[in-house]
Amino acid sequence: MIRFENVSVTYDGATGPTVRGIDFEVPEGELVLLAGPSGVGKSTVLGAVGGLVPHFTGGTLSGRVTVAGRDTRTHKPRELADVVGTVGQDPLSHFVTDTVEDELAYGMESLGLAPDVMRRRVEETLDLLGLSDLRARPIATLSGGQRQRVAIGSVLTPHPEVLVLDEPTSALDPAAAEEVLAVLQRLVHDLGTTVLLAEHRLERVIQYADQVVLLPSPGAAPLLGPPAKVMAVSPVYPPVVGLGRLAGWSPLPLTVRDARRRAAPLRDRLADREIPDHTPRAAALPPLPAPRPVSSRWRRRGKSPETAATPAPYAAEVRSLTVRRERVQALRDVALTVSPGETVALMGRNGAGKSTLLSALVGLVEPSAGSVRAGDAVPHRTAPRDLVRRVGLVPQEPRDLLYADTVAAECAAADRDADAAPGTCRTLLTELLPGVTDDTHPRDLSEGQRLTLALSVVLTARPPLLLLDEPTRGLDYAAKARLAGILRGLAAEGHAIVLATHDVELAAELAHRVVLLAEGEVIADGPAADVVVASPSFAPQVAKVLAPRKWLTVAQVREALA
Ligand SMILES: Nc1ncnc2c1ncn2[C@@H]1O[C@H](COP(=O)(O)OP(=O)(O)OP(=O)(O)O)[C@@H](O)[C@H]1O
Ligand SMILES: Nc1ncnc2c1ncn2[C@@H]1O[C@H](COP(=O)(O)OP(=O)(O)OP(=O)(O)O)[C@@H](O)[C@H]1O
Repeated sequence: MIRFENVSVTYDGATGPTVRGIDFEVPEGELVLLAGPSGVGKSTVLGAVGGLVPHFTGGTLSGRVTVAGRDTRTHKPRELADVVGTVGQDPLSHFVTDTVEDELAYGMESLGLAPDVMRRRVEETLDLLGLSDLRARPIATLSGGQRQRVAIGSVLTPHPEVLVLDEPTSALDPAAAEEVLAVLQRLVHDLGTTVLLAEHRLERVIQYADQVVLLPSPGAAPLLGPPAKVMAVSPVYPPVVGLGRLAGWSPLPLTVRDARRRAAPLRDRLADREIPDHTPRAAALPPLPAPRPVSSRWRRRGKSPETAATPAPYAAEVRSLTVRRERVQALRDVALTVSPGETVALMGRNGAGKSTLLSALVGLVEPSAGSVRAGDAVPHRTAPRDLVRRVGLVPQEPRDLLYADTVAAECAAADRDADAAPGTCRTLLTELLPGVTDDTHPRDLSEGQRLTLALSVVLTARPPLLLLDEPTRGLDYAAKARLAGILRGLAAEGHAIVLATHDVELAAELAHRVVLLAEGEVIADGPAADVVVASPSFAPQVAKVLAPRKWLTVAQVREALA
């Protein structure tokens, strides 16, 4: 159904091809997973299926891509729209209309489907993806995960024969991700839809894949095969595979269920071992330097920070916080304190209020009732230039933070804004994700690269309170491990870190505490191991395999067995 014949893509101005020797076929009615490290060219391959690469992105494509027999060199994206539905990594760039219902209907309208068919499919899709309550909502008011579901819904309604999805679950909570994948599997099984999808969180998708196409490293030829076979040699693999490799299980398990069946001997070996604590030690913290005074030209009149007479004991302090966003009660009576050196993971279903809470901590939304403090400042009454030294947010959409034309200019501006030594931001970036070049436009970076750039910009100011909204989108396991290492180091230095995340594996690895939100309220707040293990959706794979003891990560098991 989809056929790549010796395809290479070279972007304009690049020194060599981004992908080369791509040669594989996706048969009709199969779900094929495209896996590989960050920036290896997965989005480029996916874009070539619907003709977006190179027709929209520029660059040259050699070799041949055919979809349902149509050659993408001679068929423009719009001439493929009746067969291929594509969801890119950024749902916002995808939307054409203003409201949820209109967006779901748009693709069908352009194909000229009959009104009664459109109506039926919109209703079906609203139900299938749990969007009924949001049907009349302006898209601009949706949470990240809600947007992603609408973007997926909008390509499902025209019933294309081929679906191409780039990280379709990156903003979804674990339960929503399962729902979306179940919908895709039903389309594959019942309608014979062909699906090609890229995803970094292999633990979410590998069990649904008929085959895996692995791009092992930039420019290397892809490897195609059954999931277990490819996972045995892949540089990226989910935690159950990591556990299987460590324990020497063959064939490798791909699901928690497979792994549990094999795990009894491992559980016995671990029975008398202590579970190593990998969260950063917050004891004996050196004090962070006080925020430096800033030159008066940056102070806005009437906006000098409201500082308390005594230093604040908490890096973040939220009391009885209620936030209304138009008609939505996004937060209700929320209480939260975060101490220096502490890492807190905010978790909960899509729309639970995580981003709203982070926004309140950087003053982007005002409390309707209650109070918010970031260190000694009241965020929504503090000028941005003063706030930047107290609290930094890496937003869910990293683009919101990036303005310059090149990576180098972005980094230089970050150094200046933070009064940091020239080169600080650039060094951080290279440490987190090697291989990003100075003269690239941030727009042309891969999703993972862009997020890492935004993170480096924020980290340059070394704010005592660091907030990260879904920081692992687009990151492979190695980049995630590097991020975890950097955040651990910052926590050990006394930075307080709050991350809103659906990535249960990251939370397990990093967080001292997990705070669970549901419909704007805090429903659990406690040590990470207790909160995540108690919840079937939020427990990491290793915890599920080795329950009832609270092992959370492969690294803990490795250390205990060493
Ligand atoms: N339009 C473009 N112009 C120039 N270079 C580009 C363009 N799009 C992507 N690139 C470069 O091509 C490489 C591969 O990017 P791509 O987005 O395909 O990777 P990816 O595997 O999908 O990454 P991620 O997992 O982070 O999403 C990156 O180095 C990126 O900077
Ligand atoms: N500008 C806005 N106007 C109206 N409602 C909004 C606005 N922004 C967010 N909301 C609503 O507030 C609620 C909380 O949204 P928020 O973005 O805080 O959720 P979240 O937990 O971060 O979700 P996700 O996991 O999907 O990112 C959601 O129901 C959302 O639709």
